[in-house]
Amino acid sequence: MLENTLVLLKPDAVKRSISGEIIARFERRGLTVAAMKLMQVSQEQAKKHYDEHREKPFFGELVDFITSSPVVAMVIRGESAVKMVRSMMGATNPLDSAPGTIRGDYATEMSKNVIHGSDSPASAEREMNIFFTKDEIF
Ligand SMILES: Nc1ncnc2c1ncn2[C@@H]1O[C@H](COP(=O)(O)OP(=O)(O)OP(=O)(O)O)[C@@H](O)[C@H]1O
Repeated sequence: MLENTLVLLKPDAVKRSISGEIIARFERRGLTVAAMKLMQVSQEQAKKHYDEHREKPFFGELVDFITSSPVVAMVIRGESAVKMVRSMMGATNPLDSAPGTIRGDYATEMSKNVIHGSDSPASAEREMNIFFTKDEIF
């Protein structure tokens, strides 16, 4: 099934200038970029995005990090894109992410784990609406 998923290349990825390499991985796999922009995430967007973690002790740090400097926000499209992007990202904790995955190749720390990808089609729909207007998605 053709799906859209929301991907954020987090501030650590943009600062390290590895955005292009990560985008290339998705394109090489056969996924396409349906929307993309370099943007400063607002406090409001960050809190909405991380709403499921609102009660967690690390919620403040999550919001502070994602708003600390610009991110690359993208909508990635393809067959089962939600699941495919998640498998290409690797485990949340870089200590558990396999070499060959994005986190397994680029990240060492949970708090600076390079990338976010929606975890379900419903989350993708919700998250795309936080970062993009309908006319920005092609
Ligand atoms: N125990 C924790 N301590 C600190 N940070 C955490 C912890 N658990 C998760 N995080 C951070 O919160 C983010 C969201 O956690 P979640 O469980 O939704 O992981 P994920 O879905 O793999 O990651 P993301 O939402 O960024 O794609 C993680 O990417 C990570 O940066």
